[in-house]
Amino acid sequence: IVGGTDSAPGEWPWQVSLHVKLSRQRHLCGGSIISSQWILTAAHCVMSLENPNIWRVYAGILKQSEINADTPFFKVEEIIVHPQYKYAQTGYDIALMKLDKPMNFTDLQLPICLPSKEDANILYTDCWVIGWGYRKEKGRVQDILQKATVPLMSKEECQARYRKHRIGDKVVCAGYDEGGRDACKGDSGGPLSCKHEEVWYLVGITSWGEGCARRRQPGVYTKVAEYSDWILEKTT
Ligand SMILES: COC(=O)Nc1ccc2c(c1)CCCCCCC[C@H](NC(=O)/C=C/c1cc(Cl)ccc1-n1cnnn1)c1nc-2c(Cl)[nH]1
Repeated sequence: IVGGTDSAPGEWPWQVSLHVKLSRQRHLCGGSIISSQWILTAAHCVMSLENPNIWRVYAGILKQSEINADTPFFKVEEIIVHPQYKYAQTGYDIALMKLDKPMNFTDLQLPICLPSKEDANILYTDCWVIGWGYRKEKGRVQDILQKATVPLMSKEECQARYRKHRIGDKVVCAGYDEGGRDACKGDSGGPLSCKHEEVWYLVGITSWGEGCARRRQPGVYTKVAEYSDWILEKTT
């Protein structure tokens, strides 16, 4: 996250850190708890890493330094990538991970609400992007979970910023014209969370952008409300 600040313990209890253990283990992407057995993340995070056995899901943590050989994690039983996904920049950048067993909810690990299709046009005004990603384009994964507030922007304004891309109805863009606050490398797959009438909703999944926090280059997020049917079909 560029231009963010440290989160507090339990501030974002739906945020998970997705690690892959091959010869070494490292954070790869963010993800969101949407039920006791399902995590929502970005398809680009799991592409070419679709073997569920290499993934470790860490929930209820604030710092990456809390993770060591003794730290409990959830194993992944199944990975479901959206069938129309090709590349982050062409959309459908959404994937589900089924945990091998349901998690117990605690103050530090809780699900976030999914927006319904009817909510697709609500004007959210209190939105936050969070993650352990870089604070600048040439950076490194952060220890303490970072948070930054970003305003949503219209599809038209976003399309004007990305003339070489097709900005469709199934993404939502967020950021500042002057730049300065944005997601960055290591944040993808994580939530764009918006508070609406005292309830937090998973409005977006961190997907792509041209550089991090550059002027007039907003972040592009998978619009979760457009996938509520697919999510329900796959998770019930
Ligand atoms: C110590 O462990 C580590 O360093 N881990 C570790 C650390 C970092 C990474 C990995 C591992 C690779 C994940 C591969 C799949 C994921 C590949 C793509 C992914 N993108 C993003 O996270 C954000 C994109 C992004 C999103 C928005 Cl909304 C706006 C601007 C964005 N950016 C534009 N340019 N940079 N960001 C990424 N993630 C990383 C990189 Cl490197 N790039």
